[in-house]
Amino acid sequence: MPRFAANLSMMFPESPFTDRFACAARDGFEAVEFLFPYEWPAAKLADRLSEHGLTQALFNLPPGNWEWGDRGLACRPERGVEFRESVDLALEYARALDCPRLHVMAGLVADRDDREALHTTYIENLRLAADRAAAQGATVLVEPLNPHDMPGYFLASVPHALDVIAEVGRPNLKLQADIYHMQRIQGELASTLADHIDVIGHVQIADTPGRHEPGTGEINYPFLFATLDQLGYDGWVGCEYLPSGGAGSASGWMRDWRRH
Ligand SMILES: O=C(O)C(=O)[C@H](O)CO
Ligand SMILES: [Mg+2]
Repeated sequence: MPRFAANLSMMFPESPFTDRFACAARDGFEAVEFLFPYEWPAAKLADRLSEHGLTQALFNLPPGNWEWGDRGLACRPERGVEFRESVDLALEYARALDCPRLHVMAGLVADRDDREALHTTYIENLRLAADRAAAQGATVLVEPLNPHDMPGYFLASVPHALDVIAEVGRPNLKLQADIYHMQRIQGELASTLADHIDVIGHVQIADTPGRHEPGTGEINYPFLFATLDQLGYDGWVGCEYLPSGGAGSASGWMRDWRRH
């Protein structure tokens, strides 16, 4: 049975962020993940983890200026200094939270951009991030995001992510397999998990349409959880969804599913 981590950026929206650790523990989660921890002191978040006996499974590098439209920096040639600073800051938080996984967001591409230059920058930046992360035993992840939710995102398909991982050539660079995005990009869920289980370093889930909890849409999650078990996946499965309604909908499906 997969081990689930609560994504505190999306789950428990009725509670302030730093109270969501308690919500996750109350609902039976042993781990949490979130997008960006940087507006809170790392020590405060580390206290929340230990107070509730939780493991930090994953978080993201700083994405640049989200309000101004940045969605990551890694492919942007003109943002090199900021990217390197973002790696160091994320690694500092990772040490404080004892977190071994960091998602590096690629960034957006515009029509006028020189794609070749973005590609070269992306590869160099991922090598740098992976090498700095390796020094503290951490893994760096790349995640294809679907073009409906994230138009213009540089890394928009699983084959592109696999090519990048191969070209970067670092053992601690892995695929973040977000099943919700994979469904909206391409489908072929079980076969993609099976074909690439060796490079999958983290899994995330949500159903579609709506990006809500499993059981609310078209994805057969019981089948995919059994597939992950059969493949021997023993990492975390991040619950990165917006509960469809009310506090109970955040994790009620998980309790029901565990009873069977
Ligand atoms: O959107 C997602 O699925 C993610 O996991 C990213 O970390 C944030 O865009
Ligand atoms: Mg995701």
